[in-house]
Amino acid sequence: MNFIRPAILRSVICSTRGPPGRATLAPGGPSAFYSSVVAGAQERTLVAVKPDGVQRRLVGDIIKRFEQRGFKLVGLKMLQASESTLADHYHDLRRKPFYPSLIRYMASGPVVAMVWEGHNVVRSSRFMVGDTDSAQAKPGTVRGDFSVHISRNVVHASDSVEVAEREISLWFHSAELVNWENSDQSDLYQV
Ligand SMILES: Nc1ncnc2c1ncn2[C@@H]1O[C@@H]2COP(=O)(O)O[C@H]2[C@H]1O
Repeated sequence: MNFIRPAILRSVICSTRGPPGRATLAPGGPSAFYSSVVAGAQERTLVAVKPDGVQRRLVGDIIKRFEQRGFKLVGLKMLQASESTLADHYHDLRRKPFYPSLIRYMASGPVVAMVWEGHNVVRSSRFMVGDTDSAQAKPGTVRGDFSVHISRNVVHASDSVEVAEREISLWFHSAELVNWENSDQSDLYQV
């Protein structure tokens, strides 16, 4: 059933995109506009709520931030990470003095691993998560809101597209990732 006539809908959309007379609608309508914005830069990243984040009941808050930002959840699981997965994940840090305690801490309790998809999700999630060193993390970021020490920084997010690909394949089997269509745009605009 058509609840909103297309002409009215078009004017509403135009009026929410900037000052009168400046708003434009992409040829082909709103869904084409959306596709033209997001096309070509869909990425995936690994975000993991670390054992301290799980213990502090921060899983829901962290998921909510990513959902509200506009990213799409395509993989999610809770697990107790094995030493071999952690050794692989933190391979680059193996010579750091904090490495043994990092592995002990990451193996100390369950982790919630997620794969998020979206436009520039790798870079955006690094901003959302905040500086690795909690003392430097800005308020409004996950670490800036919830963490006080670099060794208990609540959450992990991949730091580049290449690293994200490697980390996703380390933590997830391909069958655990779900490709699903965003229907909210068509529900909103193709009435
Ligand atoms: N100086 C440090 N002391 C203790 N832990 C650290 C230090 N530097 C980095 N780490 C940890 O190593 C982790 C590497 O992955 P993350 O960036 O998710 O989070 C980092 C911190 O939890």
